[in-house]
Amino acid sequence: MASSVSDSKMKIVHGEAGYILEDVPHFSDYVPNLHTYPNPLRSNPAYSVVKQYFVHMDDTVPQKVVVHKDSPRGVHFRRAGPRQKVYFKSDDVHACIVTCGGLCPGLNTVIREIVCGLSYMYGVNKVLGIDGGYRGFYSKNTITLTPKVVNDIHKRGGTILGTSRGGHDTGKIVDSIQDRGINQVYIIGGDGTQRGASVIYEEVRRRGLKVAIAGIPKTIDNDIPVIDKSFGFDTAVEEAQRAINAAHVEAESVENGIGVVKLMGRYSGFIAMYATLASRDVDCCLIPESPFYLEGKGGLFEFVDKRLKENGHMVIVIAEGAGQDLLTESMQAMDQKDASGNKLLQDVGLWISHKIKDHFAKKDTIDINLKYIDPTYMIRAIPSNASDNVYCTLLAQSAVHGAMAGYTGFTSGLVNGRHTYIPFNRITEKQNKVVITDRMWARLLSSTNQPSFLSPKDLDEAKKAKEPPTQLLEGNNCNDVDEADEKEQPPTQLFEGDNFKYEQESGNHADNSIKTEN
Ligand SMILES: Nc1ncnc2c1ncn2[C@@H]1O[C@H](COP(=O)(O)OP(=O)(O)O)[C@@H](O)[C@H]1O
Ligand SMILES: O=P(O)(O)OC[C@H]1O[C@](O)(COP(=O)(O)O)[C@@H](O)[C@@H]1O
Ligand SMILES: [Mg+2]
Repeated sequence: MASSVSDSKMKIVHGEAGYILEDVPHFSDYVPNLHTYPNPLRSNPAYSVVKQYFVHMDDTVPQKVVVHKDSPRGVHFRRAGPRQKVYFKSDDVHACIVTCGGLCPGLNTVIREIVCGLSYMYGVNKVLGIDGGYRGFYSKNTITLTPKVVNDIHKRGGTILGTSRGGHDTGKIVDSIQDRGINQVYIIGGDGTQRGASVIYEEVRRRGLKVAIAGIPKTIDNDIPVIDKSFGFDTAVEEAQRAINAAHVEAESVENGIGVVKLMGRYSGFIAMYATLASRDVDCCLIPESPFYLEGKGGLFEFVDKRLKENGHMVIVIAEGAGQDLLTESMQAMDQKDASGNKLLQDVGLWISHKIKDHFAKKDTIDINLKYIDPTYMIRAIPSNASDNVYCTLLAQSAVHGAMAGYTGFTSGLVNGRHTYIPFNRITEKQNKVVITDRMWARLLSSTNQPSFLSPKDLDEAKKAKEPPTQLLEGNNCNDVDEADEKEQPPTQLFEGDNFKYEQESGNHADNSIKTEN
C-alpha cells in the first residue's frame, strides 16, 4: 500500500517497493480557488499532431538507473513537460527573467528560449528582463523582451541582461515582483542563485502570492548536484582544448618546454578532468578534489623531472581551486570573499609556475622553458556550442511548461537523460564534485599516467569517505563494487516500469527516516 509523508520544506511521497518521489511545490498547495485552462498547445499545429505530447501527471524519473533485482526503487523526480491543464490565462501572464552569478556559455540561449517558448507555445507576450542580477529587481531598469529582441542573442556570449554577485534582498525583490504584477519568475544561475531563488519562493508563498518561481541551473564548473551536467559545460571543455593545444605546441617546440594551463573550477575539477581526457596532450591534471604535494617521493616535482627526461616537454592542466591549501601555506592567507560570499582564490596557475621554475633553478641541471596560459575568462565568455544550444532550449522550455502548469519552487534539470523538476533544496544542499574513487578519475590517471599523489593511507581514507557517484555523463552509477565495498554503498533503486502505484496525501509530517541519496 502506498503511503505519503511530507513536511513544509519538502513534498515527499512514498510508494511501493521503496519508491520515493521528491516532489516540487504547486500553487494548489497554498493558493485557494484556482482556475485552470486547457493547455493552448492543444491547438498548436506543431504540437497537436504529437502522440502523447502531454506528460502524464504520474510520470517521474528515477535518480538512479543502475539497479539490482531486490533494491528499493529510491528517489524520483517529477518529469518535466507540458500538462493538459495550465494555471494561467495567456494574457494574464507577466513573466520576468534574471541572470545571476558568473558568466557561462548558453545564458543568452536560455533567455531566448524562455521568451520564445512563452510566446510561441503559450501566447504570452509580457516578459521583462531584470537588469544586472538580483539587485536589478529593486535598483535598475528592466528590459522588455520579445521574440524579436532576443532573436539573435544565442550567437553571443555573456548575458544580454547583465549579471552580478551579492545584492540579494529577499523583501525588496518580492516587493518588486508584487508591485510590478509579475507572476512568473525565471531565475538563471548557480548554487548561490538557486539558494536565493529558494528564499524568494518561501517569501512568495508566505505572502500567498500566485507567482511561479522557476530556476534554471547555470554553472560552468558543473558543481550543481543531481543533474546530469550543466549547460555550457561541453562548450567550456571544447574551448579549453584550444588553450591546451597552444600549451602543447609551445612546450613541444622548445627544449624542456612546460605548458601550464589554468581552467575554471573553484571546488569541482570537472572542466579540467574532461578537458584533459579529451585532449590526450596533458601529462598532469590537478583538481581541487585530489590533494597533491610538490617535494619528495611521489610528488609533482619528481613527476615533472621524469616526464621531461622521457619526453622533453610536458603539459600541466590545473583547476583554479586545486592546491589552495599549499598556496595558503606558502603565501600570506588572504581570507577575502566576493560580494556573494564566495571565497576569493589566489592564482594557483601563477603560483605553480613559479614553484616549478624555482625547483629547476635550484637544481641548476636543466633549463626549462615554461609558458603559463590562463584562458579562464575567454572560455566563459564564448557563446554556447550546438549541443549546449539544444540543451539550453529544452531546459528553458521545461521551465516554461512547469510554471504554466502551476509548479513553483523548482529547478529545471536533466536527470538520467530526462528533463525533470527538482526541489530547490536538492540543488543547494551540496556540491557536485569529482569523486576520486570513481572510475572517471581512474580513467584520467591511466590516460596521463600521472601519480595519484595519494599514500595507501590516503587512499584508504578516500575510499571510506566515498561519496556517491557523480552524475556527469557515464560516470554515473557505474561503480563496480566488490562485496566489501558493497556494504558501504547507499541502497540502489529498482525501477519497475510505468505501472507503479502512486498516491499523494496531504499532510505535514516530518519524516526523519528519509535519507537523501545521490
Ligand atoms: N544563501 C543565499 N541566499 C540568498 N541569496 C544568495 C545566497 N547565496 C548567493 N545568493 C545570491 O545569488 C546570486 C549569485 O550567487 P553567486 O554565488 O555569486 O553565483 P552562482 O549563483 O553562480 O553560484 C548573488 O546575487 C547572491 O547574492
Ligand atoms: O571572477 P568571478 O566573476 O568571481 O568568477 C570566478 C568564478 O566564477 C566561476 O567561473 C563560476 O562560479 P559561479 O558559477 O558560482 O558563478 C568559478 O569557476 C570562478 O571561481
Ligand atoms: Mg556558485
